[in-house]
Amino acid sequence: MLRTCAKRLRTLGSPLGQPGAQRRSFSSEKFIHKDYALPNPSWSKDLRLLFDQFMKKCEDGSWKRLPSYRQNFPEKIQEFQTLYLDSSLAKGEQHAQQFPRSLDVGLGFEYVMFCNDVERKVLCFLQVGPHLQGTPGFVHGGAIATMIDSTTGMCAFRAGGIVMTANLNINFRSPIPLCSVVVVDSQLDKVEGRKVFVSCNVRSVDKKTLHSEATGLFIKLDPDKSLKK
Ligand SMILES: CCCCC/C=C\C/C=C\C/C=C\C/C=C\CCCC(=O)SCCNC(=O)CCNC(=O)[C@H](O)C(C)(C)COP(=O)(O)OP(=O)(O)OC[C@H]1O[C@@H](n2cnc3c(N)ncnc32)[C@H](O)[C@@H]1OP(=O)(O)O
Repeated sequence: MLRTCAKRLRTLGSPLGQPGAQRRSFSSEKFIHKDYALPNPSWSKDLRLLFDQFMKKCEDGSWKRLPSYRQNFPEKIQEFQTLYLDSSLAKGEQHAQQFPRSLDVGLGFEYVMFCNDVERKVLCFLQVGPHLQGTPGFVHGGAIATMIDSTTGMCAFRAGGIVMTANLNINFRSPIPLCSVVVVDSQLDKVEGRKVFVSCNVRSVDKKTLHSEATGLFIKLDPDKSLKK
């Protein structure tokens, strides 16, 4: 698995695959607002197959592919700041990036999310790159938690708007091999006032292996209470 992964990374033909290509274009708008939830040469056959399968499901409108950017659009940040922050953004934060998208292409998290708002589900197809190692050969628990947080967070966001994670409870059942593809499957359980409850499991593509199970509690932010910086 690791050898296949290394080979794929070595043979990346696109400009994104060339070392330094991302750094060079860091400040360009095109780079910042590129949609990363689309296939790139680092994607394995498994990830491509899942992507193609769900793009077909999008044709009747039941499922939607969620685009994904490294940085929030400035107007979104402005809106968030106006509603929830009591101090202005510090200079450095204008270059802030979404953590799961901040690693070089193919080395960290390669993923695409699809949502079904009727079924209140968000699925994330995730390929875990070689820079996410914990125990040798396997994925770091913090990396798994990151994607569980992001997927359940998206599920809560679609139901409740702007939310923050208040509690995340994860059981790690079996280790995830580095460079493999897994499915993070999240489901909205209930909404009680400002509390949004989501559950989630992480399985292998053939569904035979349960890697992790989790529950999350998300709280809808209250515009009357600013987040302190
Ligand atoms: C920047 C631009 C943004 C633009 C956004 C645009 C689009 C967004 C797009 C997509 C989003 C999609 C995906 C999300 C992606 C990633 C997800 C990552 C999310 C995170 O990674 S986020 C970081 C970690 N997260 C924190 O850093 C939170 C720290 N925390 C706090 O900031 C506060 O804690 C807060 C705000 C959570 C609540 O504070 P608060 O003052 O508003 O509310 P309060 O405390 O009154 O709680 C209300 C009721 O919830 C109960 N409650 C609260 N906490 C509980 C707990 N832990 N367990 C059990 N019950 C709890 C209370 O008991 C009460 O219950 P009751 O009403 O029944 O008494």
